[in-house]
Formats: sequence, structure tokens, C-alpha cells
Amino acid sequence: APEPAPAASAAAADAPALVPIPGGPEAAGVRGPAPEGLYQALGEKAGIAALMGDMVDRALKDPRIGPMFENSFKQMRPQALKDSLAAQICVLTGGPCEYEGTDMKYAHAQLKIDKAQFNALVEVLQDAMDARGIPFTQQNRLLALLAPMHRDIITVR
Ligand code: HEM
Repeated sequence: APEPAPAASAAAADAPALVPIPGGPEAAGVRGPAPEGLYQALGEKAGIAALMGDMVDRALKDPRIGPMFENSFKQMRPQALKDSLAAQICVLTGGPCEYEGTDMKYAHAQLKIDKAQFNALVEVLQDAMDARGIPFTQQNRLLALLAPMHRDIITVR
């Protein structure tokens, strides 16, 4: 049989089994040094936890992506996802946290996320940051850390 195309969805039946990268900076998506001051600008651990809690609550209410989160919450507590996201953002922004989830490719492999859904979550995050009064320049620094993850998260072209 011919090899599957490299761009084939990770969830495709004939794709090689995906091995999770469990925990640590690599799983969190760290690619370099954290931008100076970003962790503080987001309000440190408590501010980041509140931001991620609000982002997930807003995502649930968004008709474009809410159903995907609803579906995951049949298996997992919303608070567990909020905690994992908060740990990831803490690590990415240079805070004193440990990320214990899996890497972004593995975490989203089954979800069939397309570009529009990825952009919808970015919008939801921007709204959550606006609501907390996080300055625009700091918002953009966080978004710049997350943007490259689209390659691992979007599996539907
Ligand atoms: C840069 C963008 C994104 C980041 C940084 C991110 C981050 C994460 C993290 C850290 C987890 C938890 C992994 C674990 O604990 O092992 C997760 C899971 C999840 N993400 Fe994302 N995500 C992103 C984009 C998206 C998008 C666009 C969607 C849907 C529209 C989405 C839906 C979900 C869902 C539903 C889960 C739970 C998966 C499950 O059921 O196990 N994510 N994400």
C-alpha cells in the first residue's frame, strides 16, 4: 500500500500511532526564553488561572467551538483542563510552574480542529484578556508564543 501523505490527519486510521510527549517544557510548547515581564503582566499564577478559567467558560458558550469542549467534558472535568492550560501558560511565560499534560499534537489529535476553529479560540482568548484589562502589547506577546502551535493543533485542512 502507498505511504500515507505526510499532511494526512494525525487521526487518520492509517496514520502511525502518535506517541505522547508527557509533561515538561517541550510538551508545553516552550521554544525559547520567555518574554521578560509577561508572566507578571498576566497577573502571575492567580491571574493566569483566572484568565484560563474565563477562556474555557467563554469557549463553551461560543457556537463555533463550544460543542467540542462540551464533548470533551463528558470525559474530563472542566477544572482539569483549566488547570492544565494555566500550568502551560505559566511555564510558557516563565513562571514557576510545571506542566504535566501531553504535547499539543497528542492532546488535540482526536479533535479534528480546523483553521477557523483555531482562530475562534484565539478570539475567545483575546476577549478574555480584554476583560481582564491586559495591555494589547502583552496580549500580542502571549499570542506570539501560541501561534506556532497551530502546526500541531490544526489537523483538518
Ligand atoms: C494555541 C492554541 C491552543 C493551546 C495552547 C491549547 C492547549 C491545550 C492544553 C494544554 C490542553 C490540555 C492537554 C493535557 O492536559 O494533556 C488542551 C486540551 C484540549 N484542547 Fe486545546 N489548545 C489550543 C487550541 C485548541 C483549539 C483551537 C481547540 C478547539 C477549538 C481546543 C480544544 C481542546 C479540547 C477540547 C481539549 C481537551 C482534550 C481532551 O478531551 O482530552 N484547543 N489544549
